[in-house]
Amino acid sequence: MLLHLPQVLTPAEVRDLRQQLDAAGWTDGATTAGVQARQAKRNRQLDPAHPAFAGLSQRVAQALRRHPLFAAAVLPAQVLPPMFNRYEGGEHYGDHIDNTLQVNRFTGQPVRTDVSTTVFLSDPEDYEGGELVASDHFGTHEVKLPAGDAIVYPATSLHRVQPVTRGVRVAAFLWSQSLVRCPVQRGLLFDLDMSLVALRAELGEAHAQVLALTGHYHRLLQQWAQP
Ligand SMILES: O=C(O)CCC(=O)C(=O)O
Ligand SMILES: [Fe+2]
Repeated sequence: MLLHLPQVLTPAEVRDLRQQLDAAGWTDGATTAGVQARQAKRNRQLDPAHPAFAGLSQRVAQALRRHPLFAAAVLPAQVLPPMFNRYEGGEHYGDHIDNTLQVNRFTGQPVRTDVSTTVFLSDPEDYEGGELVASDHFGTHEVKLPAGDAIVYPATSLHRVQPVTRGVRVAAFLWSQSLVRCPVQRGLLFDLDMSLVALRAELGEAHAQVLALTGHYHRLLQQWAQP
């Protein structure tokens, strides 16, 4: 499932993050990629050892955690610290699949990467190219979102970032381990949750069948979630 999360960050938050990111130095992105992905990766990243990294990364993580669609779709057990990347002058990231296992650089904890997320920090008018292209069973999807919006997609999907031929594309990117490992079960829970949100608005919180269906959602979650 590819899901668009609108307004994870407000325009003011994006401006502030961009000011600090643009003032910080960027290093070669290939240093944090796996062996295969490194061949394909031509971009730059904020060095996680940079003194500004932890604060900026935490702000993005907090914004995602309070976004209702992120919580409903990802059902996060662990969210790895968001990192920051930058593409310009033809830089790109060719087809690759993200590493399945990563280590939280702050806690040392191993994390299974079920879901990938990109939070766009440049407005689409500010650059040419730079689409995130992800493939699934239904085909190939091109994603380029307003600054502050995010996309979540399966970490197992083949994806790339098209060359940026004008301007600069800055983004935050991160991985999450979900409470529900199976993407089919996770997708079903998300669909049920969204139907429940609509039904609550139509019928009211206290409607007997709304209550019953809420119970069914939680029974499924209880069967499938592995904290
Ligand atoms: O910049 C992006 O949107 C995605 C970056 C990416 O695929 C990665 O770092 O693995
Ligand atoms: Fe990737």
